[in-house]
Order: sequence, then C-alpha cells, then structure tokens
Amino acid sequence: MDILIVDDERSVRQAITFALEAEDHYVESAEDGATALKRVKEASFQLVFLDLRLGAEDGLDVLKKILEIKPDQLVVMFTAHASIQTAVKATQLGAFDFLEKPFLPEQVRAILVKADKALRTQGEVRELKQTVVALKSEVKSDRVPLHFDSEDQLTKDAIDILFRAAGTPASVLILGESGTGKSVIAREVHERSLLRDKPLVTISCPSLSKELLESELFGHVRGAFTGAVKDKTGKVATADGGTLFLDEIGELPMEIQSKLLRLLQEREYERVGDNKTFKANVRVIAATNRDLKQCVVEGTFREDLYYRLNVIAVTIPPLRERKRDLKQFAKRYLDHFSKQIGRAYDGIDGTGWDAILRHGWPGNLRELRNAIERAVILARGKTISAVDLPAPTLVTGTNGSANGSPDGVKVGDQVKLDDLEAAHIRSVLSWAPSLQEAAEILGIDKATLYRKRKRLDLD
Ligand SMILES: Nc1ncnc2c1ncn2[C@@H]1O[C@H](COP(=O)(O)OP(=O)(O)OP(=O)(O)O)[C@@H](O)[C@H]1O
Repeated sequence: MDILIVDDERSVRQAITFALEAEDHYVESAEDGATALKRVKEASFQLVFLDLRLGAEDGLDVLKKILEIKPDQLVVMFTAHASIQTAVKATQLGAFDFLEKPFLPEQVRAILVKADKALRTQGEVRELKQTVVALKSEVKSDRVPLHFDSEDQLTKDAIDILFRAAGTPASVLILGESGTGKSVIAREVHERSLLRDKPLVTISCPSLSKELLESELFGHVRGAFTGAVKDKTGKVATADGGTLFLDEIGELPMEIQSKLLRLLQEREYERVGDNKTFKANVRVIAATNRDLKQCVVEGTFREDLYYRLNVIAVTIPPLRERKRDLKQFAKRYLDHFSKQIGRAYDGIDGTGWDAILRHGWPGNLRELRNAIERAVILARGKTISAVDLPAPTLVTGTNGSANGSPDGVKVGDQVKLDDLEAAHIRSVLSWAPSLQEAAEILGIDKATLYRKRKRLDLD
C-alpha cells in the first residue's frame, strides 16, 4: 500500500515509517499540513495517517482539506489526546478510523487490513458505476426491440435449440458472422436461464493483450506484473454462480485456453502471480465469427476446449440467407427509430424494399439497423425510399445493383418501357420469397403481377 504519514513529531514519523516499510509498504511522511496537502494533490496514497495536533495546526482542518481534494481518501487520525468528542467529530468529517497514541504494531496492522477491505469495496463500487454508465448509454443508443422469431427454418432451429438449452447448465457456443446477433442471443439465453438473477459477465477476448486478458479473466495479485499496483478480482470471480459470456472466443490465446478448460472441467483457477487455487462455478456462453473447427485444424484452438464448448453449438445464418426475415426486422427498426425521433412514416416504398431485399447485408442485422436508423433521420418524404438508404445498400447487392438488372437493362438506357418493366419484374421475381411479396415490392396486386408475367412472357 502507498501510505502518507503526517505528524509534527519526527520520532513518531520515523517509528511508523520503519514499521510499515518492514511490511513492504511504500511510505512518505510530512511534518505539516501544507506539505501533506501538496503530496495528496500530486500523488495517490491509499492511506493517510494524520495527527490531530500538528503543532499549532488543527489536524481536523487538514482532514477537511484532504477530503476536499480527494473525497474518497482513507484518513486515519491519530492523537495522544483522544476523546469521544474528537473521535465523533473526525468521523463526521469523514475520517476512516482513529488510532490512539501510543499504539501497538497490531493496532496498525488491524487498520491496514480494514483499509485494504475498504479499498477493494471502493474499487468494486467504481467498477459497478462504470458498468452502469456503460449500460445506460448502451440502453439509450442501441436498445432496439428484439425479435427472435424467424421464417427461415435454419435460423428457427438454431434459436429453438439455444432457448431449449438455456435452462440447463450446458456450455453454449454461438457461431455466426459479425452482426448476426450472437451477443444479443447470448444475453437472451442468460435471461431465459435459471441464472437470470445472477450476474452475466461479458469479456471480449480480442480487446486486450494476452497479459491483460488473463488478469481481466482471473484477476491478479499486487506486483504480478508492471502496473499491477494492487490486487484485482477477475471477471471469473465476479461471474461466480452466474454466466460468463466469452465474446470472440476464437481470438483467445492458447495459454489462456488451457486455463479456461481447467475452469470448465475442474471449476478451478489461479490469479496471475498467485499460487492459491480459487473455485468458481460459471456457466459459459461463447461466441465467435470464426470457423472454430478450422482453427482446431490450424492449431490455433485447442481441440479439447472446442469439444468442451461444443456441447450445444449453433450457427446463426447470415441475413442474406434469411431474406424472408428482412421485412420484419426493417419494419420493427423503422417503427422504433421513427418513434425515437418523433417522426411518423407511412412505411417503406417499393424502391426501398427493392433495395433492401436485393442487398447482401454483409454487416447483417447491425448493418440493417444502422441503415434504417439513418434513413429515418434523413428521409425527406413520408415514406422511406431507396434514395434514403446508405449508398452500399443501393450498389452492392448480391443480386446485382439496385440500378441495373440481370438482363443488363439500365434505367436511362435506350430501351423500351416494356423491356425495362420486364427486366425489373424478372429481377424481383428471381429473389422475392413469394409471388405475394414480389407483388408488394412492385407495388401492384398479385393478379396484376400474374397478368404482367403473362403479357411480358416472364413465366
Ligand atoms: N434479435 C434481434 N432483434 C433485433 N435486433 C437485433 C437482434 N440481434 C441483433 N440485433 C441488432 O444487431 C446488432 C448487432 O448484434 P450483436 O452485437 O449481437 O451481433 P454479433 O453477432 O454479436 O456481432 P459481432 O460478432 O460483431 O460481435 C445489435 O446491436 C442490434 O441492433
């Protein structure tokens, strides 16, 4: 611990410094209030011992000033003239504890143990506050209404398996391209599990270096590596009894993979720099956009861990393979974002649906959500049209560009209207899930579409 001693008596400063340094603490001392305040401002002490009578100065005034500079600073007052009143006053002002002179080394030790506990709690509260802030902003910015029904059989089956497994302690592996909704589903699996009232702790595997990731997961002890100035509890301990969501598990370094396997098999782990073995019981949900089996073949992912995680493994299909779901999602996003900004739209027009259904959506649900949000903000008319969608939606469709057609006929070319119409209808028919939906996209009824097909010889 980093400690500051503030006392006008040199012998006291020396004695306590000696005792604390012998226990491996870093100690600085100050003989008056001004020096103490300067050091509190400049440095970061976990604990300050402050004399109640600093010569002519009143230690309580110095205490007030210290707490003005650092409201969370732990300050222990010591004095030879302790009285109930001064103790009460110091406590009311925010002193952490009181120590009467002359004191025994055991008393100092007891205070250090108490301070260590308080510092841990302070750290945990700080982390919780940060989490709340992060969650609040997430809720504000990204809380679109979630939708788990699907008209695509593969997606339906995948989600059904996940939701049925939710109530069991089995590890779950969710595979799928980026933006398909793996994190959203992981959260939903937790919410549908018996652990829903326990913590769901997420760790994003690629976001940290190997060392930091290991410490983030398992925690570390003070001095385990440069910068490890105090003990830290890992996310595994925080998730104990709940769910640990390992996002992008395909990026987990090999050394950590073996530790994770041990945690899954034996429920045991060690903090970085510590020999002590801890126990934790966590349900693991993992997700990745990598082909994990291929990673096993290439030797970057442990086979035993793969099989351990693979008990319940599902792949969420990309959006381009579940075109039947596009409409539901687009309509829900439109409804959500238009309410959010307070603008009413009559819906998405034919050109808009045309562009949406043709596009390949490489960014999947995330890309669709963003495209609709943008369109809702920027559209000039009462409906969302193709022109309101982001440029890539219009030009990079997997079924050809929104402006061209499989027949090679383009708007503005020297072509007859009938040819243009035929090309457009043929194109829509080639990818629309049903005749009814093709008619809706084209803005005509099914009977008219049927007649046009006959007239233009499109059968
Ligand atoms: N079931 C859903 N209903 C509605 N919107 C969804 C759903 N799933 C995902 N989304 C939207 O897509 C966005 C991306 O989802 P998510 O972060 O879960 O994808 P991911 O597959 O985990 O992506 P990555 O691999 O890049 O981490 C979400 O923020 C949300 O806007």
